[in-house]
Amino acid sequence: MIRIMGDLILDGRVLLPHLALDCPPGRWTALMGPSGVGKSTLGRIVAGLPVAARLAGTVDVAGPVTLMGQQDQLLPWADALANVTIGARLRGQAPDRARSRALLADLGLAGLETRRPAQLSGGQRQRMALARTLIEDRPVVVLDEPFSALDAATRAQMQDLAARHLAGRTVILITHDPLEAARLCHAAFLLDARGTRPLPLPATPTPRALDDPQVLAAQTALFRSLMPCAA
Ligand SMILES: Nc1ncnc2c1ncn2[C@@H]1O[C@H](COP(=O)(O)OP(=O)(O)OP(=O)(O)O)[C@@H](O)[C@H]1O
Repeated sequence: MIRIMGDLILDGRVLLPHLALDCPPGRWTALMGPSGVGKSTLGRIVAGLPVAARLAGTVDVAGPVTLMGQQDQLLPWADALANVTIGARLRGQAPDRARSRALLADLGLAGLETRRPAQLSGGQRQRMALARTLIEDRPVVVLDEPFSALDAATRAQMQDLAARHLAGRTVILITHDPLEAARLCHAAFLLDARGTRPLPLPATPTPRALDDPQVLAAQTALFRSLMPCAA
């Protein structure tokens, strides 16, 4: 469970008023809204990372968190195996190379374990970053626009991989993509200067098919809600 209550304040100005976000355990919740409104900031607060803003309120998170961002933040001088196991090595623990290899293979990167990030495509780097997120095996995961830089086909493939590997985790997905939210999430919130508003999503199991009529209808409804003139 993740619960965020209060006002998000930056430089004395309220960015997000009256936050009332409940993200149920084992479910995926999308955070959507205009650029600069504070979505990534909230994600970082949930992950316990430093932010420029201040939350005048409370954040409750049940369990350790890992965050995957838009930039892959891979170490350029380290190979795939070393990048995936960086968390353990930073904590002074022995890296689980077998699990790392298995994850890389499951994400379609078998044979590329000794490649450095510059020797991989954008989609392969994001899969490497996903493997680094998954090996942490945390019950709570923040995905901050993790697939937004990818082409449409690779993005859909990454969505399926993430959904399969993170099924049953408590996930916050920060996204600008209505189709992504409609495919992957159980609940969605629109965050803007007026506050927090729930957005409708299908009640069917996830990940939902790209051509599922309910997904396409939800995509359109979400898109309309995100338009600046939406009521
Ligand atoms: N390190 C920082 N120092 C000062 N202000 C910052 C810093 N990082 C972000 N901000 C400001 O905080 C506000 C919220 O930023 P945040 O990245 O959370 O927005 P966002 O909703 O995720 O935007 P986007 O959808 O464009 O990624 C913005 O006004 C941004 O300019």
